[in-house]
Amino acid sequence: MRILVPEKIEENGLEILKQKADVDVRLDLTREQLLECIDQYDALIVRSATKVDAELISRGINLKVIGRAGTGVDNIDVDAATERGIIVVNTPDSNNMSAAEHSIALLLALCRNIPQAYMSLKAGKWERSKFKGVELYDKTVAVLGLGRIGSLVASRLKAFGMNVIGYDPYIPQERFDSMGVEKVDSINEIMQRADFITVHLPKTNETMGIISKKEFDMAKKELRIVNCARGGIVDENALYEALKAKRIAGAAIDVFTNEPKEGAAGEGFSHPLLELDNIVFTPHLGASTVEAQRNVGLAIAQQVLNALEGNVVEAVNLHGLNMKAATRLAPYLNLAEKMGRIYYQVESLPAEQIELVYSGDISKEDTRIITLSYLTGLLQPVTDERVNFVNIEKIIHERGIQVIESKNSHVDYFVNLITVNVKNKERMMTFAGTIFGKEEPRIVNFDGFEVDFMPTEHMLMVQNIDRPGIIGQVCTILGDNSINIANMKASRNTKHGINLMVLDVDSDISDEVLAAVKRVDGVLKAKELNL
Ligand SMILES: NC(=O)C1=CN([C@@H]2O[C@H](COP(=O)(O)OP(=O)(O)OC[C@H]3O[C@@H](n4cnc5c(N)ncnc54)[C@H](O)[C@@H]3O)[C@@H](O)[C@H]2O)C=CC1
Ligand SMILES: O=C(O)CCC(=O)C(=O)O
Repeated sequence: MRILVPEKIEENGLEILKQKADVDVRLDLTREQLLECIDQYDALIVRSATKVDAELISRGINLKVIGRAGTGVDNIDVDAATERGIIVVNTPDSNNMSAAEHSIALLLALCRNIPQAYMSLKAGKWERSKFKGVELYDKTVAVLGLGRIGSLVASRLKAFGMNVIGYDPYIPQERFDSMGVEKVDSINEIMQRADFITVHLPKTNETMGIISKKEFDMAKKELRIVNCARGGIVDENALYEALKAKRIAGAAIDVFTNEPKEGAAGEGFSHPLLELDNIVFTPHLGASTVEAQRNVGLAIAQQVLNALEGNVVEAVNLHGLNMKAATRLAPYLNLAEKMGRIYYQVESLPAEQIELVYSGDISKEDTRIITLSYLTGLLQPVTDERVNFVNIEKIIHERGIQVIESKNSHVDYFVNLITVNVKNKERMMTFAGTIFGKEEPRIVNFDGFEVDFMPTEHMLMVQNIDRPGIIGQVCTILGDNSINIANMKASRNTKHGINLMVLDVDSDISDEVLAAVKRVDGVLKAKELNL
């Protein structure tokens, strides 16, 4: 496994990665060099400076995982990654405290002119009256976005004795109540009431420019605004004009719309906002603390390795799948995936409709992830695309396959049962599986035959006319070709006089052996199964 790291991540994370993969830390890479070499890597780990756009993703023909060492994934084209089945992981809980504390630091620095006073004193001046500040106490502060960071900031601002109001239409009233934050439903009202605004929104089409000229025109003259989220959420031109005209009192900015990359390939930085005096700024330092980088380094290394090894991860592009449940349901995911692999190994007509029926105890679970596991197993053998939880729904949709899920609390004989009815244009095939004990997968219905076998890597499925001698001949062919039989199950369909044999063997079955089995008089079908 090869992992490319073109931005600085902590040594602790790199060490973990290096135990399992070849890791290239290349802080000097230009965009062109990155485009040229990305095809050699299985994973890419970035911070906020590397633009992981559709072009880079399309060149990453071996990429399986993109790791964002941090929270915001706005520098990653998540849709383009999803399209290619590339898992995108981030570390949202690792740096939120640092980002929250930095927002408070910026706010205090802004209120008390700390950077300006520092520069003045450094220059040998003693200018006390020039740097008169304002208090936070008893003022109204608006927190935009009450997610992970916004809620930490709100609770800290309350400790300053501030009146905290909040704007976040996506969280319920109860959450505002529990935080002691007054819910405000419009940005206009925020602009009219706030002495301070602190922005903690994600960068989306909806949030970009959410505070612009129109909003500044409504604001109090005393407004001071902090943006430690993403550049452009507060429109930079409008902010420049508002500050220059002293339409508002000040701003503190950690993030810019276009940020350069640090390091050997890093450029300088210039921006009109840097010319103004009533603003303080830092070069995207929100997450730059010892603790945050240590947490982020560890978390991203674990996330990326887990994703590369096919383990359960909380990924950005898993569309709200309950991955915590996945760990508990792991035996069912395994069973479903193996059941999914059966269809195209025994049938060539495309599946048109798939009905999954969950019966018994399993029906009480959130089974969506089990269904996705079945579908992944179904389609992986018949497509060149990488198929996984990330893109399986899209691929199923593109192929026009209808998927129906139903549940049934009662089941005879088994504690749990997954039954799958696959319909193609000619007929319907039924398969069923269950878990014995804690995690032993068993196929208990194979195209209408009642069976009981463990799905394994090398299997032979034979259908034959139900008469004596055939099973013996098939076994002799396998024996003559040094194929050891580990297990064998037979089931008969009395109505049609057909017998099904499922043999678990220790090695591959060659085309010649399969042809010899098919030539046995009375054999109707023979297929090799890899489950
Ligand atoms: N400066 C820095 O170094 C860092 C910056 N960040 C940035 O901080 C921001 C916040 O991060 P988190 O708190 O982790 O995000 P989060 O996802 O936990 O919270 C965002 C909140 O914004 C709300 N929201 C989304 N769209 C909205 C809209 N149109 N109007 C109002 N509310 C909306 C959501 O409901 C959510 O509650 C992100 O932009 C992230 O990239 C994060 C870490 C470090
Ligand atoms: O320090 C970094 O990598 C940027 C942190 C950040 O903006 C984020 O995690 O969203």
